[in-house]
Amino acid sequence: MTPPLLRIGTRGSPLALWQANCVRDGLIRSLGTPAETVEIVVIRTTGDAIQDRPLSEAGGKGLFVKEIDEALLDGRIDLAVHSAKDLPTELAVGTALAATLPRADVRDAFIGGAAARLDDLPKGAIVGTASLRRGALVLRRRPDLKVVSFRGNVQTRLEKLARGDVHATLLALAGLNRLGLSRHATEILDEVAFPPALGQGAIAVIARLGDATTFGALRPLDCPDTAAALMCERAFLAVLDGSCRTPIAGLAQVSGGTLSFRGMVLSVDGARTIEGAIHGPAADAAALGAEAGREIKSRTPADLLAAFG
Ligand SMILES: NCc1[nH]cc(CCC(=O)O)c1CC(=O)O
Repeated sequence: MTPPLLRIGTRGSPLALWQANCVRDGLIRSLGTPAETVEIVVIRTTGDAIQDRPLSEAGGKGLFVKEIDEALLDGRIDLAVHSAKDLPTELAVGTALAATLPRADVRDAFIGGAAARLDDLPKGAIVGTASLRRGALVLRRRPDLKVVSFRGNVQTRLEKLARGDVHATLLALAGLNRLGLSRHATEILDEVAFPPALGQGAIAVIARLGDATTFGALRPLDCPDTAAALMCERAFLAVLDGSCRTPIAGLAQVSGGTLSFRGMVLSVDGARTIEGAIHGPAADAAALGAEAGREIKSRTPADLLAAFG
């Protein structure tokens, strides 16, 4: 009897394909099936088609998952692989998180053209980033810099920097590592001074609710500590997600069953920051994240969370 064929849905960017292949390798190993029984299906999303304006204006994160969710719900694919930080706060009805892979480096990398370190950029230098969080964190540290919107996949952004469009950019170290491009990083930013996006460095696998075969196949790939950290970070985001125009950062770390979380909301210009921290049993991950979110929200001026502030 031929083993069941599992189809993995993914976007077609080199980073997305690397991540899908990572899950594919894990499934082949855990199932012990021939390589050809786990297939990758590339799905083009609305987000991939929009290259000319910031996604926060076009409709946000959901643009990268809508078509993939549809393929999953239609049964054209059995599982979908996403960067956890690109997942919308609410997963599509009928889908659920089936596995969270062990987390990679959570930090952001500074990629300097004009200087190797953020603190050494000349006054008024231009930093390109598509991320409101990175822009706000840069301006918090260097209010004299100019932040410009910068789209495209990791390779495109590195090309734009090499061309001199900007003096520096920032990218997730995890993505650079996966693509074999970490040599471009000229400084690794500390995760406390420069907290990552919620979910950064984690790969999430989504499956159809009720599809016990796929959930079972994915179980051995799951890292419970990373899953707990992600639950906490997503619960924090769900409470705070006033709009995708609010810079939000945060990181949960699990060690010996205890979860520690630090979160931050910033104004886009980085001039105002509201920070909070919480810790407790990893088993209460979601409740801890939500509590941190409510606590920070209670101290956050309404204009920072407003959709068009
Ligand atoms: N928004 C794009 C995206 N989604 C996930 C990563 C990096 C990999 C990760 O965080 O797991 C990146 C690129 C970047 O932010 O530099």
